[in-house]
Amino acid sequence: MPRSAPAFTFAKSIATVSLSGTLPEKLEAAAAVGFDGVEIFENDLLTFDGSPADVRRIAEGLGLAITIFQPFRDFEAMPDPIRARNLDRAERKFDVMQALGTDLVLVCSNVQPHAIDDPARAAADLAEMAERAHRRGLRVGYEALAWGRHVNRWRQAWDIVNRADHPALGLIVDSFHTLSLGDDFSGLADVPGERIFFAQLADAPKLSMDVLSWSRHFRNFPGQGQLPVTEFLTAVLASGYRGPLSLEVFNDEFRSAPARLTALDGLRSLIHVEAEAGHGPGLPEPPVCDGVEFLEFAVDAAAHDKLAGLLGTLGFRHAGRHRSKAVDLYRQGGVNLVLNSEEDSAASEHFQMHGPSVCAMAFRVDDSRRAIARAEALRCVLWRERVGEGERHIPALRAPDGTLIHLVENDAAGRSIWEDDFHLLPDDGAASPAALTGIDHVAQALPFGRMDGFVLFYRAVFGFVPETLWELPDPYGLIRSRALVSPNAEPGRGVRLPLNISESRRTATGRFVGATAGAGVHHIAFASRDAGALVEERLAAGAPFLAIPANYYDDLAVKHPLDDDALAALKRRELLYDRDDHGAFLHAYTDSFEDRFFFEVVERQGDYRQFGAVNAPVRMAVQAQLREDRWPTRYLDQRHPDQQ
Ligand SMILES: O=C(O)c1ccc(O)c(O)c1
Ligand SMILES: [Mg+2]
Repeated sequence: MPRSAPAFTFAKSIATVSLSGTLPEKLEAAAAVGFDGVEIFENDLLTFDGSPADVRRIAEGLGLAITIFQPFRDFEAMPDPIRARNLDRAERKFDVMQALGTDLVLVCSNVQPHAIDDPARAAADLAEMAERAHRRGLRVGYEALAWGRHVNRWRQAWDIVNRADHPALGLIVDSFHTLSLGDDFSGLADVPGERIFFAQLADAPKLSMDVLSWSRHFRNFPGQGQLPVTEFLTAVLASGYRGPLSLEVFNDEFRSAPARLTALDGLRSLIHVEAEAGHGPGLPEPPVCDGVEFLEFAVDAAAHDKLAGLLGTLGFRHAGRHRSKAVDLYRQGGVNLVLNSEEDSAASEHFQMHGPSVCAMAFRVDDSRRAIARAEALRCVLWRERVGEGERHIPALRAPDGTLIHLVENDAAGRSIWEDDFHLLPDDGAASPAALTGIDHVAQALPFGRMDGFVLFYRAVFGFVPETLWELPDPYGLIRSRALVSPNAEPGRGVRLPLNISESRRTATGRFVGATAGAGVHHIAFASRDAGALVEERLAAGAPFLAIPANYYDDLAVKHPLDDDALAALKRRELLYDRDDHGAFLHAYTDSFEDRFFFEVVERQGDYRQFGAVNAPVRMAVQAQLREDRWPTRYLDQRHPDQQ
């Protein structure tokens, strides 16, 4: 990104209300991931069994600045005698600030019904408070709450600050309050930067509810929601503001999530949004992800044989053996699946923890070094696998659930990793014309509460774009699903990652997360140019495609203009069908492998860009029934707890 001014990196801060735990735990988490400072939220101090000076010592010991103390509520434009009481209240909070060692307090706009609607009065009160603060070397910032009684927009707050005209009084901006009201923020660029005392950032999903509930329960970090936080920040920074960038998030899930995970997501979000707004040290461009080069399964010898058998029914052939490791390549068309049973490897560690499962995926990228540099700048965990002599080092990083993501490019001479690292077996060239052509998408089950963290990871590190959120009914609970897609995705190209999450432990997603002691790849969809022919051929070879209920096809005939022959063909081949304005989608699913992952075959016609989410409930019901047939719920009590 071209820039004229020298790079200036903003101090990064987070409000204690954004993190779970006791006050010391919150401070430790913020410091551990590398924040420069924290906003002390008053409630965290009130419930802390120690003095403000103790908090100051803990923060100092951790190398954290206390960037602000907040909030101070319902202060301005109150009738007498409350006005006088409020000034006394302010003096007591100034004492606390001095003990904490912070010079700035946030006053949020008054929400009381008896507040007086008079900006001049509000300005006079704030000027008086600022004057008293000034005498102690302290400062006051004024923030418009979106639900303030008379002041709810930044321009009103700025007008009052301007009228008060006191050097110890400045404006505080908070992206949520402005963006939740759809307010115009472009004018922030014209506020003198030194008059903005503090900038708070939060994003949120678009929801239709009252703004107070929305703010108190659903805020999230920039890049996790749908508000134009980058544009807001760009306007704020154009003012010349040079204070901290501080995350202030009220979120029900964050309140219960492990504080360090949340803190790391927060720091990643700030580094990303700062760069997007054209400031800070800048980030290398995200990689151009051409597709999924391979998926790697962690197996032992028995799981290897069983999975290889299943892959055989799907038309895969054994295509090679690693030069130095117990690693086999199975291949069909453009699909590479690796079965890793090497001991003392990342795969075997994964197997011990999770059983047979996908332990790694690999994206084909234009420049793996640039991608790794970006990932590192965004505080990702990198991974270096031990390599044998003459073998290629494939750079990798960990997804937030620990799944490895390898970044693959052909070497300068155009040699693929397969030629370098594998003894490849000759291909007899007898592939069926219906053969699979590539990996269309890879769906993951996420641990509860981690959707926002994963969305941010793929968005920030890879530049993927989040799609519509779907709510899918499984027979045993709801699943929320959201796909992240590389910007270049088109049929046969790009990376598509539907992410699924469920609060119920009994849904397909919930069971997967429980059964595999964590999250990970839940299903893999292969692309075919003729899904009908492929499924027909593979059913004959014994592939375990799900049998779809007849009711589904009766309904399909009503929904879509399909003639009888087309419908009969879909039905005979157990194919599900969807269509939108751009094209059509044919797909079939296999039964799950050991109640874990499963496969899908998809055919995209025209420019259909979705994933057949409307059909997912049918698939989940059929899989649930199969499970029920194998392990009837009525015997649940007699089963080993691991299987419940
Ligand atoms: O929800 C609130 O009351 C509240 C308090 C202080 C803030 O800075 C804010 O943005 C919201
Ligand atoms: Mg705020």
